[in-house]
Amino acid sequence: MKCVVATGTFDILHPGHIHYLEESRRLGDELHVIVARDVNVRHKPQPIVPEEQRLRMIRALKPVDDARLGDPHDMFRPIEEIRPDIITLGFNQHFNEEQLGQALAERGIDARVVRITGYHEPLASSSRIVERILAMRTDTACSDPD
Ligand SMILES: Cc1cc2nc3c(=O)[nH]c(=O)nc-3n(C[C@H](O)[C@H](O)[C@H](O)COP(=O)(O)O)c2cc1C
Ligand SMILES: Nc1ncnc2c1ncn2[C@@H]1O[C@H](COP(=O)(O)OP(=O)(O)OP(=O)(O)O)[C@@H](O)[C@H]1O
Repeated sequence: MKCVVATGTFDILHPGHIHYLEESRRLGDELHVIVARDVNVRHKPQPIVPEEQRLRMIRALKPVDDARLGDPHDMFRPIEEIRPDIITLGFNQHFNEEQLGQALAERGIDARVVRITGYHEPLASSSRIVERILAMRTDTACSDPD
């Protein structure tokens, strides 16, 4: 049984997330997803959707066998519990494959790190969906005569 782990914030779901999860699942027999904690999303604006709701959505997706919230302090703790054969990185995740592999080995985790390709479509990005919502709804509000 080959176990794969995928990770991410998954704020507002889109086809890029589905591509990442489907491709990750294809690498093994079982896909576990670690959803980033609200407190750990510091590299971009805070997620619109709270962590429990992001987790619920991910759990409901077809390629996903199991999902959990990440650890607030130690990103390797859930990995130690799951003991995956493969950890996938999305095309725009800011982790270096080699450095991550080394850090995993230092923690005694024997997992291969695999980078998944990107899915390129204008709305295959949570932040671009947010930008579009702001642009479309703000325009409506401004043109309202009242
Ligand atoms: C191997 C691995 C384990 C992770 N474990 C956790 C974790 O336990 N808790 C957490 O909040 N984020 C964890 N993350 C980080 C997030 O899931 C996510 O990848 C990171 O916040 C970048 O987010 P984005 O690519 O979705 O923007 C982990 C990432 C990787 C690569
Ligand atoms: N268009 C895409 N194609 C393939 N993988 C993607 C795509 N968008 C996101 N992913 C992957 O899905 C996982 C979760 O991504 P994340 O929640 O950061 O979404 P995002 O749309 O990239 O967010 P943002 O636009 O706010 O940066 C990450 O591993 C990421 O690389």
